[in-house]
Amino acid sequence: MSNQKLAIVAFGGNALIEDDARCSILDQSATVEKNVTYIVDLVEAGWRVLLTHGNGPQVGFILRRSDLAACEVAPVPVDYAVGDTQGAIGYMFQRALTNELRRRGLNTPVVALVTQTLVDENDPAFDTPCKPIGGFMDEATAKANEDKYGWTVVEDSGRGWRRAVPSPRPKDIVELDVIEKLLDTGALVIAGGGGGIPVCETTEGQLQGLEAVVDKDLTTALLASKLNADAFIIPTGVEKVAINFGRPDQQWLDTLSVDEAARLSEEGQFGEGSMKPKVEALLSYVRNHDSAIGIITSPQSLAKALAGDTGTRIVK
Ligand SMILES: NC(=O)OP(=O)(O)O
Repeated sequence: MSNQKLAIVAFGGNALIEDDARCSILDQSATVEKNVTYIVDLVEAGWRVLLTHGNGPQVGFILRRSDLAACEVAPVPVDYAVGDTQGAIGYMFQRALTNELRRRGLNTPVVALVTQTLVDENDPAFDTPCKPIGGFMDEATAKANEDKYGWTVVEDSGRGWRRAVPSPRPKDIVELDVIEKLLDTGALVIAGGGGGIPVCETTEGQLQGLEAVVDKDLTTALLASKLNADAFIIPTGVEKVAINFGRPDQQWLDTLSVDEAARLSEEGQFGEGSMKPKVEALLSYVRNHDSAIGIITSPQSLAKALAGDTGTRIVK
């Protein structure tokens, strides 16, 4: 077991799309290339790094292509679409990280691992699709697609309408031991992408894929707990979390105890579907780990935030 500290960084799928009008795979890859420098800063600062990533927009794009091509080719099941995003987004990060490490004369190996997440096939989430995926639509288009394709559509945090799919809670990570061993070899590991491919275990002990998308922040919290990570960081669009966001009395937050963060979350200080799930994911991890820290900050500030110089920290 390495004595280097372990940081888990969770990049959102939306963070790969800087501009809705420029969301091609190459545009997303260019965004990844801009961001990997901040992850390599952590490696240079002596951290072991496990990177997870979202896939909400990307899995929706794959399913949309599948819908459009349905008259010619068989549709893509959702669990396979999640696997596709782990490969494509994993490749973007793997190549860009390797290039940045080489530029800095570092020989850290980078590996992207197809990861399965164990869920309960009877999770009530399968009855109520709520995980937004794909691009944003106006309400009329969303409702028309609901009728035409049998989608469930939801309004997503005041940003527009999106297709929604079931999102069961993660219970375990099938490849956990492999992830741990890879980290111990000194590799920078990309795993748990898109929350992991949801699978359940049959009574015969076989794994079976399920058509759903797991929340990547919940999966990352589970990974952080299972691996006893020292830090769980969620990069986002702001350097720090604020209360009274966007109002004259807005106040940026530096350090919050678990109790303070839980109270502010309950008071509705953090946006549903945006800051609240991030805070809740960090809370679920920090609450049970005495010396662990949870951090929300901008990608540019990852290393500074881990050094304690910026970002919002949640501590026990
Ligand atoms: N799977 C998942 O939670 O992806 P996003 O973070 O991109 O929504």
